[in-house]
Formats: sequence, C-alpha cells, structure tokens
Amino acid sequence: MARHHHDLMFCRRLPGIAIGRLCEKCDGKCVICDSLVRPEKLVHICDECNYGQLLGRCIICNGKGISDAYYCKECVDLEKDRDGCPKITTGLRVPGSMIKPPTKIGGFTSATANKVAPSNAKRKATENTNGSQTARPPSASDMRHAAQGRQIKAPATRIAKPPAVEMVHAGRRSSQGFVVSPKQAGSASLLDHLPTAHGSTRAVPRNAGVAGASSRIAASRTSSTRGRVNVGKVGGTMPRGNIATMDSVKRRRLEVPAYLKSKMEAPRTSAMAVPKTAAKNMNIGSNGVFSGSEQEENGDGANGDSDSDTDDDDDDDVSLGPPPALHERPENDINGRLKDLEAFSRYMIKKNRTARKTKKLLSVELEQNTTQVAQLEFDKNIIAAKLEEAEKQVRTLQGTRDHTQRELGDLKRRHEDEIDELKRKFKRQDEQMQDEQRALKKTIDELQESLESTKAKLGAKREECLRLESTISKQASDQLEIESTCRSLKAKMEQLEDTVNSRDINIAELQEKLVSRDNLVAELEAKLRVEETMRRRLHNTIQELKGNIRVFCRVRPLLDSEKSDNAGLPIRLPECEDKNEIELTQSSENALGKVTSKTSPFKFDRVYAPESSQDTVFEDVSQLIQSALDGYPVCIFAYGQTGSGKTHTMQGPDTIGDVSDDALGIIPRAVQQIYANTSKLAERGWEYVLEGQFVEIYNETLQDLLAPSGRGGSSSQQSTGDKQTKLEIYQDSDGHTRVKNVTTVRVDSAERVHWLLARAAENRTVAATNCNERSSRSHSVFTLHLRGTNVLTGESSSGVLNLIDLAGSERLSNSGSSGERLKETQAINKSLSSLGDVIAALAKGSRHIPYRNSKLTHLLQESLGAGNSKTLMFVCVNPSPASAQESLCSLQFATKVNSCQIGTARRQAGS
Ligand SMILES: Nc1ncnc2c1ncn2[C@@H]1O[C@H](COP(=O)(O)OP(=O)(O)OP(=O)(O)O)[C@@H](O)[C@H]1O
Repeated sequence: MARHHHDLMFCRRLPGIAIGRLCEKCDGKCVICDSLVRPEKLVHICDECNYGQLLGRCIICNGKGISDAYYCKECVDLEKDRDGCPKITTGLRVPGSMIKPPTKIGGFTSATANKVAPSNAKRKATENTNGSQTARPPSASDMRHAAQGRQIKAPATRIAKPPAVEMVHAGRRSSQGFVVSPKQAGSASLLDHLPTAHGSTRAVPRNAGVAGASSRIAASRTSSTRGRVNVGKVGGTMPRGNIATMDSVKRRRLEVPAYLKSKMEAPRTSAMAVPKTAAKNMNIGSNGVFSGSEQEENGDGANGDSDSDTDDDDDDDVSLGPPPALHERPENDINGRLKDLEAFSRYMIKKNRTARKTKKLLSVELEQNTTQVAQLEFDKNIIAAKLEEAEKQVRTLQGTRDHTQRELGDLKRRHEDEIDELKRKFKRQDEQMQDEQRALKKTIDELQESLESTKAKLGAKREECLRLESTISKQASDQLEIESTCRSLKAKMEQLEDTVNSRDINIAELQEKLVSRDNLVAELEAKLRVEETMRRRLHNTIQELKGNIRVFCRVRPLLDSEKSDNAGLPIRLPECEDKNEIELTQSSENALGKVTSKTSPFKFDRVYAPESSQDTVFEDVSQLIQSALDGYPVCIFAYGQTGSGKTHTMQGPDTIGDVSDDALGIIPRAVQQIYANTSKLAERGWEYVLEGQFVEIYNETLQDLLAPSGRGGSSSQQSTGDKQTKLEIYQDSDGHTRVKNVTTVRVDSAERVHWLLARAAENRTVAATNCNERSSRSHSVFTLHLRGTNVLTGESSSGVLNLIDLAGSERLSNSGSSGERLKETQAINKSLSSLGDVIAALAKGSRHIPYRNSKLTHLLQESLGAGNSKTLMFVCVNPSPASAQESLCSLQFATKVNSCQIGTARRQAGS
C-alpha cells in the first residue's frame, strides 16, 4: 500500500515560503508517493525554527489529541484499522518525511529538490518494500511507552534502522574528516556533517528537540545535492511538542553542548571549507583571513560578476593556482604583453568571483546559525517547560511518596503496636504457662513427697504389720492370760460395784445436805441483808443518840516557832475518862499590876490532845462517813483561828505531793474508807457511784477548785464574772443542794482522789497575813455525792458528805488587816457569823433558818438541815499563849454549837 506523507509548511522567515501555502518543494504532495495531501491536514510549522504554530487538527481524534504527527487519510485509515483511534496525545512526525526547506542558496532551488526528493524517496520506499515491510509511524501506544520512559520498540520489520548518512562530496577529505564544498555547505549545512571520533560522518542534530528533523533536513539537503543520501526513516525521532521522558531530555541536554561546540567550530570549518585553490587565489592564510591587497581586488571584482555564480559552479572546486607570470618582453612585443595582461586579468576576475562566493556562503552560514540559535532557545523553553512539568511530577511523586511514607509509618506503628500487643499477650501467656508449670511442678513435688511419704508409711506399715503379726501371736497367748485375769477382775468388779452403789447412796445424802446448806446460806444472806439494814438503822440511831450536831475539839501541838514563848500554856486537858474536857486559863494584869488568872472549862463530845494522831481522830469520824454511805447527809467542818490546824485536820500536811498515809487528813481517809466499804457492800448487792466536787468560797464568791487552769483558777478571774463559769447554788427537784457549772469528778480510784486534792490545793487562794505565815483566806468545801443501789433488794441510797475547811476565824483587831485583806476578813467573819446564826436558829426551832445569809450556809443547807443531817464540828485550838484569846473565842463558839440539839436525822432513801 502506498503511503502518503506530508509534513510541513516552512517558516515565514524563510524567503519565498508563505504560511498556509503548500510547500513549493512538493506542492503538497507526499514526498514518498507523490500524492497530494489535503491542505487542511498540514501543519503550519517550521521544523527549522519551530516558530510556526500548530494550525491543523488530528484527523483521527479531531483535535482532542493535539499532535504534530500527521498522516494522510489513507495512513490514518490504516492506523484505525489496526489500532482503532489511537487518541494521539503526543505525536511523532513521520520519519523520513522531512524535506529540505526550499532555499535558493548555493544554486540549489526548491524545484531541484522537489525533483530529487521524490526520486530518493521512491528509491527508499522501494528499498523498504524490498528489504522489509513498510515502516510505519509510531503508534499512540508506542508514544505512551515513550512517555513512560520506555524506549519505543520499533518493529524491526516495520521501521527500518536509521540509515547512515552516506555523503559523496566533491571536496577533498581533510585529515579530520570531511571537508565539504561551498555547494554542500549551501545545500546541507556544514554543521550538519561533523566528523566523528571514528572518522565517519553522522547526522548531527541541530537541537535536542528536533534532532530527527535536523537529520531529515540534512538528508533532504543531501538528496538535493549531487551527493547521494539514503533518506531513511529515523526511528524514535522526537519532534517538537513531543513529551519526552526525562532520560531523553537529559540526553538532549548532553547533546546540546556538543552541538554548540560544533557550532562554535563552524566558522573555522567554513573557513576550512573554502577551496584551497580559492584560498590560494584570494591569499587566504591558514586562519582564513584575506590579505589587504586582495580584499581591494575582491571589492573591485564583485561589482560586475555576480550573475556568473551559477555558471562557474563547476569551477569552485578547481584551484586557482599561482597568478600567471608577466614575462619580460620587448616593448614592441605588444601582443605578448597583452597576452600576459589578459591572462593576469582572467586570473584576477576568477579570484574575485571565488571571494564573492565565499562571502555568500559565510552569510548563509551566519543566517543558519542565527536560526539555529533561535531554535535552540525555543527548545530550551520547551525543555524548561518539560523540566517544570517533570518537577511537578516529581513533586507529585514526592507527595505520593510522603503520603505513602506516612501510610507506611502508620502501618508500621500499627504493626509495632500489634507486635507489642502480641508480645504482651505472649508474655502473659508465658507467665500463665510458667505459673501453671510451677503449680504443676509444685503438685508433682507434692505428689512426689506424698508418694515418698506413702512409701515410707507403707514400709512403716509393713514393719508394723510384721510387728503386729508378732504382737498378735504374742497377744493371743496373752489373751488367755487376760481372760483368766478378766474373770478374776470381774469378780472384783462385782465387789466394787457393790461398793460404788453404797457410795452413790452416800453422795445422794451429801447432795441433799448441800442443798439444805445452800438454802441455809441464802437464808443467812437474806438475814445478813436484813441485819445490814438493821445495822444501818442502829448505826444511825447511835449517831442520833450521840447528837446530830457534835463538836470535837482538837488542840494542835506547839510549832517550833512557838516553843520559845516561856509563858505558861493556857490550854489544859483535864484527866477524865471521856476525854471530852478542856480548860483555858487567861491571865490578866490590872491597873495595880496585880495578875489575875481565870480558867474557863469547856466540855465537848471529844477533845483531842496535841499528840493525838490523825488515825485517832478519824476513828471517831469514820462512823459519820459510814452514815454518808448509808444515805445520810453528813457535814464535817473545821473551825478555828488561822494556823490552828484546820487544814491539817481535814486534809493533812500542807505539802503537795507524796504524803505518808499516817499523815493523811479526814478527806482522803474518808474517801478510802468509802472505797473499802463499797467493795464489801458490793458482795451484798450494793453498787455505788461516787462523784466529787471541790469549791472555794472567797469573798462570798464560789470558785471551782477542780476547774482546769484558766477557767476558774483564781478568785480574781472568778470575780470578773465569767458568765459561763460562774458558780451558782440551787436546789434540784429532789431538794438536794447543787452548784451550777461546777466541775464534777468521777471518783473511781485512790489516784483520782490524790489528783483531786492536789489540783484543789493548787487553785486554793492563799494569802499571807500577819496572823500566820500562811493563811487560808477562804472556805473550801469538798462534797462527795454517794449514790448506791442494791441490785438484790432493790434498795437505794443517796448520801452527801461535805468536808469543810473554814477560813481563819481571827478577830479583825488581831489580824491587822487592811485594804483587800480587811475585806477578806470581813467576808470570812460574816460567813462564820451566819453559820452560827443558822445553827442557833436550828437549835431554837425557828421557822426561818437564815441559810441564805451567806454562801457558806446556803451551800451547806442540806447538810445543816433540821433533823436529816449529821454535823460534826472540829474546833481547832492553837495552844500558844499568844493565841489564848482567839482560842477562847473559838471554844465559846464551839460551845454554842454544841449546845444545839437538832432534831433526829432522817435517812434519805433513793427513789
Ligand atoms: N495536829 C497537828 N500536829 C502537828 N502539826 C500540826 C497539827 N495541826 C496543825 N499543825 C501544823 O500547824 C500549822 C498550821 O496548821 P494549819 O495550816 O492546818 O492551820 P489552819 O487552821 O488550817 O490555818 P489557816 O486557817 O490559815 O488555814 C501547820 O504547819 C500544821 O502542820
């Protein structure tokens, strides 16, 4: 099948070629088959400079795929038949269809080329047809492969190998390769045919983008010259606009410098291309520069010989040789001389013509070089665009690569997490297996041990069995003995059973006796309880018989400081059986200096001599303590002047701390006795609760001696009137006298009593007076509430024990007090006077008892109550002569109290 190819219109810059017109060279005919190609399918583009524009459309995809590959209709049909619409997005020029631009340089016309090219094309087509199948243009798939960086595998049978350019030159070869003639330089650029390193000629691409085009042009040019050029199809030639791979771009980049290099060498090559004969005639040196004289001659000769260029083309290759010599002739040899001149003139004319040709060649070469430079710049822009596109692709690929790397990272992390999870899982399983293994090993060990022990036991059992067997045999013999022994023992047992029976009868008799004894004990205990009640009653009767108000007088021994007084002692205790008498002798001197003595006898319930111990005193007091435990209100107070021994009697020595039991006063002893008795009474069903409180009356103000320090610690603080800690006396609903806000301490141990007294001693107001080195200026009242319950009989009792250490009773005139101390003394005397008034009123049986005249009598109202209290007054006497008068006053006050007969005490029974 004949192929119809047409390729290009040429650049408008080339003379004689109009855009949109068919090539002058082929007149729109395929250079191969010589058939006309439809004009609208032509590409108006210059393959030389690429300045043209793509005006045609692909006839296959109707412009969807812009291509600069164009086929004639038949060829396109062929392609369609073969591959369908190839959707050509990149095109290839059909190799071998490139034709030489129709220039008129070098005497070469397009018409000539038009004539020559078809013949060459035909010949080539014939060769292709004979040698192999007709070459076809690369298909779209080939182009896609090329765009993907794969080389287009040209079918060996279809696309012929690019033919080596065989050039037959009229010029001589230089040592470096070809030296082409100026005619060749005009038809095919001298730059197109550079010698290779091997001395062969190859087609040098004009630029990277149009390498194939250059070679085609070269081939075309060659075909238009006298030389023979095999115009073949150059496979893989990438035209302008083709999207080449990066490798091809790089390769082209590498080719450009070589081309430029060759281009730079072009002038020298051109110079070298000047025929030696012309150069010789023109006196061109080795550097190709005309000499001055010859230039002038060239200038002269160029004026009228330009039309003969074509005619002398055949002489271009002939060396001019040396100028003809001017022979020495005689002057008359005019003909000879004219002949010489004509010869020289012809030589000069020829030389001038040669120079003009050379000039034309050089100008054409210059123009071609300019065109090539422009083409190179265009190619450079294309390459830059491709490079930019490639960089975009690279960036896209980098983005893809980064995305892929991130995905790979994520995948890697997920895999690592899964691996970690699997490792942990494996570790847990491993640990579990190890635990199980250990447990199994332990079980095995235990089983092993068990097995060993079982073996040992088995061995022991075997031995035991052996022993038992021997024992059994032995016991069999013993059994006979035992049976005989049993029989004898049986007889004995029968005897013993008789004995046991008689013993059982005895035990039963004894148990009956025991029961009768228990009953007897219960009866006795009941009797005891009755007798206890009786005892209480009798005891109370005795106390009542002794008097509900009793007065004991105690004379303290002289202190060391008092023994220096030589005066006779005013106190005397008469010898009597009851030890209840005391005499006080007072001496007085009248105005005449006569000393008279007056002895005043006093009689009380009991008088204690100075040497009487605390024990002795408490023996008589203990019966009253028992009365308090039995449920009676008891009040024991000590009265006397300052330093007469009140505190010593009630509490003991004034030293705080360890005190010997013998020195203890009534208060600690009373508490100890109560403890002892409650323990005994517990055997008879009595349970007691003891609560104590300790208050002080100072300047008619109550102060809590058991309060924590800072609350009621000092009288001054108390006098400031702290509402919360202010102590107030009131009667509760049962008629008992109570103190509001007072500290009540559960007295449940002896240590608690010591602590209680120590704290009270610390808090007690003590002030120095003239009467004593240490004087108590207040009344201290220790109250112990005793609540008892008999869980057996249901009886209950509620007693109160008041133990009072009164303040000193010295007279105002003797005390020498003043200021605050005077006020204290007045308050003390007032309260003592009120006490006397209350007792007197009780004795008289007055309807009104002035309890509320003082805090002291108000507080002791219950204990001084008519008929239901037991009161004991200790009148303490200082035996020193200096205190005789005060002692007399105290004894007189005590006598007054002792004379009172208050009604029978009434036992307070609990509810
Ligand atoms: N029976 C006694 N045996 C030995 N010494 C005693 C006796 N009675 C009192 N004394 C001593 O006499 C001194 C004064 O006694 P005490 O302090 O008891 O007197 P008071 O009447 O309580 O004085 P005040 O009213 O100032 O409290 C103390 O040193 C005390 O030890």
